[in-house]
Amino acid sequence: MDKILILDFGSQVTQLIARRVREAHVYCELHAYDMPIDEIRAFGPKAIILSGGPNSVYESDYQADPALFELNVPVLGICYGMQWMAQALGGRVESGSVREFGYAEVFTVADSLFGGIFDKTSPTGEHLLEVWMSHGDKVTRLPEGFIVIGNNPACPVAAMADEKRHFYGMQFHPEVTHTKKGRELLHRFVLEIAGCKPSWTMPNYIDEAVAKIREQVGDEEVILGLSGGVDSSVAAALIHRAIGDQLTCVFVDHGLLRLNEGEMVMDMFANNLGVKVIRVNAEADFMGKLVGVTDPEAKRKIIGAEFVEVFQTESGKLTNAKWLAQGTIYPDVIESAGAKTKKAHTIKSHHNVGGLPETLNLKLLEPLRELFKDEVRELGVALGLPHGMVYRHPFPGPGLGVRILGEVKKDYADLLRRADAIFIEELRNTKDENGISWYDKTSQAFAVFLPVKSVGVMGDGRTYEYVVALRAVVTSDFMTAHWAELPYSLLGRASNRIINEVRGINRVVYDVSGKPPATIEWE
Ligand SMILES: Nc1ncnc2c1ncn2[C@@H]1O[C@H](COP(=O)(O)OP(=O)(O)OP(=O)(O)O)[C@@H](O)[C@H]1O
Ligand SMILES: O=c1[nH]c(=O)c2[nH+]cn([C@@H]3O[C@H](COP(=O)(O)O)[C@@H](O)[C@H]3O)c2[nH]1
Ligand SMILES: NC(=O)CC[C@H](N)C(=O)O
Ligand SMILES: [Mg+2]
Repeated sequence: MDKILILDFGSQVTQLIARRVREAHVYCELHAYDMPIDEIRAFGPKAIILSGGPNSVYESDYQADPALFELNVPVLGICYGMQWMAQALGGRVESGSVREFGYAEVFTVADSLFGGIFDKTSPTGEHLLEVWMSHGDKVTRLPEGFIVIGNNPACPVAAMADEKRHFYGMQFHPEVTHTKKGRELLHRFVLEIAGCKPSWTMPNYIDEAVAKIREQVGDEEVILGLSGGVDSSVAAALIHRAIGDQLTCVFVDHGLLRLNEGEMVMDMFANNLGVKVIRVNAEADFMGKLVGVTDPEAKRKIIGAEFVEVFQTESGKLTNAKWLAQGTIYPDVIESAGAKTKKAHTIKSHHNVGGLPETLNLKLLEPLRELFKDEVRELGVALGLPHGMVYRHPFPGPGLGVRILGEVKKDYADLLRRADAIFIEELRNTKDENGISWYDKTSQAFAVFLPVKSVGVMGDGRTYEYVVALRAVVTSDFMTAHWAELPYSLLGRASNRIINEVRGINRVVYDVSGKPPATIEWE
C-alpha cells in the first residue's frame, strides 16, 4: 500500500494534513519532526509532507534530518515546513516586516505544483488562489534548483518548486478549509505528483483488520470497555466480527450516564447484535469515592482509577482473558504523542489516556488506532451499526461527573439527566429549512449542572433553585469549536420545558463561549 509520511513541526493544524490525505484514500502517518532517517526509510513513504510550526527555522531546535532529501521521493513543505526546506537546502529565511494572518491571495506564476488549479483571475489576467496564511517569517533566498511558483506583495516567495527533484513549498496552509482549493492541491500532490494509488478504503480495511485481530488474539479472550459511544461501539462490532464469543464487553454504569443510556446500550448490543455484554452497576463505588471531591482533575483521576478497577475485576472472572480492547482512535494517539514532544500544558486528563496501571495484566488491543473519527463512523456503518448510533455526539468517559460542577451528588445527576434529555429531544425534533435536525447540525450538545441557586417566580410563588447551562458546539475535530447559533425558538422551548418539567431548576442559560478560550466540557 502506498503511504505518505507527515513530519510534524508542531503546528496546531497538522492533523488536518493527515485527514486531507486520508480523504484521497491514501494511507498516511504523522510522526515527530525528528524521526530518525532509518525509521523513515523503514516506513517507506511514497512522499513526505513537512508541517507548519510555531518556531522560526533560523533559531529553532526543530530541525529534521536533511538526509530525507536524498530518499528520492517528492517532498512538500507547508509554512514552517517550506521554510525549513529552504534553509536546509541552502536558501535563506528571515523575519518578515509584514506578517500575514488569515485570508490572503497568491498569484500562481508557474503551474508545476498547482496544475492549473486557481480560484479567480485578476483584471490583468493572472490566476489567483485564495488561501489562509499564518506566518511572520519568509523565504528571502531560494535554494539552488528552485523557482518561485506563487507570490504576492507581502510574500514574494509564497510557493516554490524544484521540478527536477520534486520538492515543493507553500507558505500558506492547504490543509485548512479556508484555503478553498487546499484539498484539491493536496490531493494533486499525493495522487498525481507522488503517484499514490487510492487504495485506503473501508471494505479493504475491514478484511485486513479482522485477519489481524484473529492472528493477534488466537484462542484467548478479550474484554472491552463498552460505553455506548461511537469509538467503543465500533471497536466492539469489529472485534466481534473477528472473534465472536471470545469477546466480552463490560459496560460500566457509574451513575453518571445519560437518561436511559444503560438500557439503550444493553438493548443494542446484547439483544440486537448478539454481543456478550456484562453490565456492571458500580454507581455506589463511583459515587462513594466522589463524595466531598470538588476539584475537576481530582474527580477525573478518581473516575479513571475506578474504571480500571472494574475492568480488572471483571477480567478476573473470565477464564482466559488476556486482552483489554479499547476504542483508541488516531487523534488520541497523536494528542498523547504531541503532548510529549510539544511539552503541552495539561488542560484536562482524559480518563482513558495514560490511566492504565502497570499491574494490569492484560495486553492492549486497539484496532481503531489508525483511524480518524469520520473513518471510524464510516467503518461503523460498513459493519452494520445503525446510523443513529454511529452519528451520536461523543460523550466523555467521566460522563455527568464533569458536567456537574464541583461535588457530584446523586440528586444533581438526576436533575441533570432530565434536563439534558429534554435539550437533546428538542434538538432532534427541530429541523432547519432543509429538514436537517439541529442534533445533526451540531457536533456535541448537552446540559451542565451549576450548583448555584437563583431566585425565580413560578405560579406567583418564590422559587430559589438551581441553574442549568445548555452547551452546543460545532466542530470538525473537537480541538477547536464554535458555539452553535441555535434558533432562539429552540432555546426558548428547551428552557421552558426544562423549567416546567424538572422541579429543582428555575433558570436556564446558554453558553456562548468558543474553544479556545473555553473548552467544550465545563470541567
Ligand atoms: N461507561 C463506560 N463503560 C465502559 N467503558 C467505558 C465507559 N465510558 C468510557 N469507557 C471506555 O473509555 C473509552 C474512551 O471513551 P471515549 O468517550 O473517548 O470513547 P467512546 O465513548 O467509545 O466514543 P465517543 O467518543 O463517541 O464517546 C471508551 O472507548 C471505552 O472503552
Ligand atoms: O472520553 C473522554 N474522556 C474524557 O475524560 C473527556 N474529557 C473531554 N472529553 C471529550 O473530548 C472533547 C473535547 O473536550 P474538551 O474541549 O472539554 O477538552 C469533547 O468531545 C469532550 O466531551 C472526553 N472524552
Ligand atoms: N505557521 C507556521 O508554520 C509559521 C512558521 C513560522 N513560525 C513563521 O512565523 O513564519
Ligand atoms: Mg464516550
